[in-house]
Amino acid sequence: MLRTSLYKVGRLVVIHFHPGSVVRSSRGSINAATSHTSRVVGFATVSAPPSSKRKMADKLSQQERESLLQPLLNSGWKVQSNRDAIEKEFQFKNFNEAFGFMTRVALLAEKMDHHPEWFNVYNKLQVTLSSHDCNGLSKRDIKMASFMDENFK
Ligand SMILES: C[C@H](O)[C@H](O)[C@H]1CNC2=NC(N)=NC(=O)C2=N1
Repeated sequence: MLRTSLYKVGRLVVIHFHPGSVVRSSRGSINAATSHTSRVVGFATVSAPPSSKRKMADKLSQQERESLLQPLLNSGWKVQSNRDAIEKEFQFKNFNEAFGFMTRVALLAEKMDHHPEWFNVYNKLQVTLSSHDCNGLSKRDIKMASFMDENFK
């Protein structure tokens, strides 16, 4: 007998086993749940708002460059010489740490419908941020760069 229910808690997808449920694991073993148990089995997809609702990004003004961009330049981001874009290289302990970081950034990128240009080899990640919409830096790049800095450890 299999009595399970699937529900969401925020973005977590949870499977709930009712007592007596027969659970077959990926390794082939079979267990009967003796009490109500729950397991997180996945994450709900984060999707971007419909593109019809998307506003064009505005290029940062001179004043915004001084107040919003300068702190990022002080923390290792560099403006590219040939393009209104910023870049930074992150180094991690190993590939797993790098890819975990990229996964967290990817979830934000999908939510914002704003995607980094990046290149990863093993534990190194080179990131370039710019807004294609306005062909330059916008507040979206500031938000993404700040998120990356806050999540980098
Ligand atoms: C159609 C879609 O909304 C656009 O192409 C989005 C996707 N991701 C994006 N990412 C970046 N960095 N800039 C954009 O202008 C952009 N636009």
